[in-house]
Amino acid sequence: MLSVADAFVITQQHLLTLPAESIPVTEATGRVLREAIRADRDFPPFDRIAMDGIGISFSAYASGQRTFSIIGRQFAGQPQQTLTDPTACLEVMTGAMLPLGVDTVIRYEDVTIADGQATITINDIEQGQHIHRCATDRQAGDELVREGMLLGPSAVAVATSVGQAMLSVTALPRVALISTGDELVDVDETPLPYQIRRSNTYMLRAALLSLGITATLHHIIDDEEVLADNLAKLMAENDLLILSGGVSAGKADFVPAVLAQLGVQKQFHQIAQRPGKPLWFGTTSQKTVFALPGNPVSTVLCAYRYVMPYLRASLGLAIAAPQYAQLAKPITFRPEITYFLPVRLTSEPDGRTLAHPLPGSGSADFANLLDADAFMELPADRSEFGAGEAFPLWGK
Ligand SMILES: Nc1nc2c(c(=O)[nH]1)N[C@H]1C(S)=C(S)[C@@H](COP(=O)(O)OP(=O)(O)OC[C@H]3O[C@@H](n4cnc5c(N)ncnc54)[C@H](O)[C@@H]3O)O[C@H]1N2
Ligand code: MOO
Ligand SMILES: [Mg+2]
Repeated sequence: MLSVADAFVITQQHLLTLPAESIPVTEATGRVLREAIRADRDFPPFDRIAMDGIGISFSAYASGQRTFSIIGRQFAGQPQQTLTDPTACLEVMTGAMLPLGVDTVIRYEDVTIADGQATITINDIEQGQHIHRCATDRQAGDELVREGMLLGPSAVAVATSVGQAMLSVTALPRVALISTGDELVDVDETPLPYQIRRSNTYMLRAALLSLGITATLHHIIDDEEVLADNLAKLMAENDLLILSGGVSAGKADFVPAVLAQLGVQKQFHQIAQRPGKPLWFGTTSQKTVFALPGNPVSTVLCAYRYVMPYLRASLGLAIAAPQYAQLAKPITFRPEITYFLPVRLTSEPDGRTLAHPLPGSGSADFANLLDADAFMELPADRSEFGAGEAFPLWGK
């Protein structure tokens, strides 16, 4: 059976091709940048006063002068002024242009001012102090934000500072989330004794929202023809279909056969893992289908181990290396498949992250996941996992 690593590689070899689109910077948070943001001018664009105080010519200070006549004020937002008398001073404000003739700034805290005279009260003045020199942070043309970056508040600030009201970002895919199963009723319905409320597609919708993707919700009954008709329609209208349920060995598990009938090329079905063994993945030239096992814990695991990394990579984000933690106590798992163990994480005073196992009662026990912070990936090639051993984490 296919290994977790191989299944992951196959999904990443069939990424969605998503175009770039131009959107207002006010709507860009959480989107992926498609064109680097460059400095339109130097950062800062002029020699900038960095502290409120007085501006002097250092030569006067060096010759022993400590008291200076105040002959004007240089405010932020004013054109550059000139210190016409090198033995006098100007009051200068943070963010203002450095006046001509001024090369040193002394903070208000370090002078006393009386009768139009400023007297320096400290001894260690350095030439050039409290001046943020032109182009010391970045130069015009420098790359400020690289392509493929997830846009957060700092990137938005940088973009607006260089005049980019519109940004080129990866367009979001159209995603349909489809639950299947005659036993399922919707959130606002009261289940009969043999029914349950469906939750998997709601879980997936919440997860996709974290990438800015608003997916549509659908439900299809266990009937081959109805399934084929509805899936054909949803395939035409979407880039990605994510199904839940109907992929295992039951007599109403029609999903793989119907997808094949619709011309979706199966890339794999079943992975040597628990939970989520019956995961099905297929593609057409333009579209992708993930058919997730119906058990809720399987859905969550498959979403975090395969679907979310697939979407991140399709959007143009680099694949992040997983975080690791150390098992807090030993675990035995005999089947020769990868075991994704739900764990609660604690951060220890010595800097370690410990993973406390929460095995729960199996892949239908999704209430257990509320106490878990992640799944720990325990490799297939062994059955004993010792306390203190480190393994990768996935989700939530
Ligand atoms: N003979 C075998 N039986 C099963 C196998 C197997 O290998 N051989 N695999 C088991 C594993 S592992 C899983 S996981 C499940 C996968 O089942 P399906 O993908 O076919 O899903 P369903 O049969 O439709 O439902 C399974 C279970 O999940 C509940 N479910 C389904 N959809 C939702 C939803 N949207 N929200 C909440 N719960 C949902 C459903 O009611 C069932 O209880 O198969 C095992 N069987
Ligand atoms: O994949 Mo199933 O989730 O092992 O129950
Ligand atoms: Mg089934």
